[in-house]
Amino acid sequence: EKPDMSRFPAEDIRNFSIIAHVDHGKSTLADRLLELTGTIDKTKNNKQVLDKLQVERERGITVKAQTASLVYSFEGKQYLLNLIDTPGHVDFSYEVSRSLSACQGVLLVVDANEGIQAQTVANFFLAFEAQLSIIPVINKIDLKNADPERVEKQIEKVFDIPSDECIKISAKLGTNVESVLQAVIERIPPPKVNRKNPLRALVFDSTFDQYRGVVANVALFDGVVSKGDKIMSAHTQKTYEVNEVGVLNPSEQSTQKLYAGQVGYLIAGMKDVTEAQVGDTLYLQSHPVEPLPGFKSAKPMVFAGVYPVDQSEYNNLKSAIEKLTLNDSSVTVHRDSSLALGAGWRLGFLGLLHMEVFNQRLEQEYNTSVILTAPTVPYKAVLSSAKLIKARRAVQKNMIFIDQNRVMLKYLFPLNEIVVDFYDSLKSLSSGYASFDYEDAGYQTAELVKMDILLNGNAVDELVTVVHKEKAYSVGKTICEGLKDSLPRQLFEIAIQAAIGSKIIARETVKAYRKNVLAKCYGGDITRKMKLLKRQTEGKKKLRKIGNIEVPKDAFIKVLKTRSNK
Ligand SMILES: Nc1nc2c(ncn2[C@@H]2O[C@H](COP(=O)(O)OP(=O)(O)OP(=O)(O)O)[C@@H](O)[C@H]2O)c(=O)[nH]1
Repeated sequence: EKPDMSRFPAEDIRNFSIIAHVDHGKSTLADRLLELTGTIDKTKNNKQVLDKLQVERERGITVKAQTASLVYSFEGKQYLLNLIDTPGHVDFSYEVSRSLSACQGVLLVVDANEGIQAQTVANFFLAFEAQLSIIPVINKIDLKNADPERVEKQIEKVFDIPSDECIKISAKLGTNVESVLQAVIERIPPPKVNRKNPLRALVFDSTFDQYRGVVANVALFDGVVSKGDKIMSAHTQKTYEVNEVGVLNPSEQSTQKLYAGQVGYLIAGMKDVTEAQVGDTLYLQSHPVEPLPGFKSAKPMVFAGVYPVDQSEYNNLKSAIEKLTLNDSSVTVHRDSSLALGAGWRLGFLGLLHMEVFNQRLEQEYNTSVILTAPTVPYKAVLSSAKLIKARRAVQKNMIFIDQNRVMLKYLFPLNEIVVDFYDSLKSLSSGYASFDYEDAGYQTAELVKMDILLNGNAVDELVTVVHKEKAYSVGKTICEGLKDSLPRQLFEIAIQAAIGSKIIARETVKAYRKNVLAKCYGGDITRKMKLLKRQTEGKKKLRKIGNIEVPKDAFIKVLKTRSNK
């Protein structure tokens, strides 16, 4: 017997998310909420039930949003609380904002020891802009050096939220978690929806199931949906018949129907996740409606080449990439090839973490070995015929003191300066204390140049780079040095040069080794000696002429992986 969801009218529903800086305890709090409402059993093994992927568990980060519907009794009444999990990382900020648009409120979790961090601020503003009720939750009060009063003051100062609104808890021990649920009911308004209007549903996440196709997570803004309905996607204009609807508990539980104000899943024979993109609106074919605002297709910001370590692995890797992208419509895929690395792909990602997670999943879930080249960022080109921050071409925007020990700095950075090792440098310079977050600020004009790398005068296609004019010299030098270290000596000298147009800006030389061709000639036969020497010089000439330098693949890989790491 399928549950009848009509027993939860909109006024008994609360839709909310938990947002937090990484590691401040979002998943632990979610586990406690699931336990308290009896959604999952209270056993010792409830560690981060909502983080399903292996990479998520390993890295302790949430990559894919997971959602759960909880039923909670308060003052003699049953409420349906939909906990909409959001990806915690900035790379997924569009997905965060879509998930938030299915909510009326958020729990803003802040670590009682670390206080406000970069992603606390970024996430707060996403919620604030979406005009959600914000409930500050100070977590980890059980820690020895927890200082919840200091964090309360930070919250008041930075977010203008009165400190008596903060709820102090230990998600780990379960202390005071019940008052979080009560605050959700009392402080977050029910969704403003209408069941009598025709169906209007927001897709805020989607996953691919091998047997059933796309499972779309939806929030209903209007109307009702049930099995057999003919629906349409506003984005693709394709029609589908609904096979199944249900709620997430957090595993799928099919229901008779879903009603406006509710959150659940829908299966309708969509073949891959590009047919159910985050932000899309679904409606009844017979009753077209205005799509919900704010839809954007995912926009990749960071690009990298992906190649099989061995070309015989090409087909395996191809099918692994195809399968993974079935689940992640935000990765763009273009076939590419490189003289050094063979046939491969150029993939576009939302950000660095997204790229690393994708790579890790390729290796872990599909058992492939891949070469991932150093990431690059997109440029727009117009064709005509120190200090860490300073060195990164940044412009300071503002500075806010959060308290005596903490300051928040806002800078405008060229994306390419932060894609490679900015985060690591920042962490090491600040002994781990600084946290960092970013958002896209659009294209800006810059003095960029195209830099070629030449081996004995021949440009090497795979090493062409776009660099800022002022950095060309040091980047060129780094690449030349890197190549010098990894090119084996050959029969002739190799000049490694970095060039902008016809101007050489850096040079390294790999000395020839003189093969001792005379070693086997003892004394005597001078003509034989001369013949051998002549052949050796000819050999050199021939190789030079056609630029046939034997560059081992490893040398390229080394340079391609690390070229901007300085
Ligand atoms: N002492 C203490 N530790 C906690 C508490 N809540 C969470 N932790 C620990 O803090 C770490 C991070 O907690 P998570 O729940 O994984 O943090 P998260 O915010 O979900 O992290 P992301 O998924 O990466 O955003 C884990 O080791 C938890 O056990 C708490 O109340 N007290």
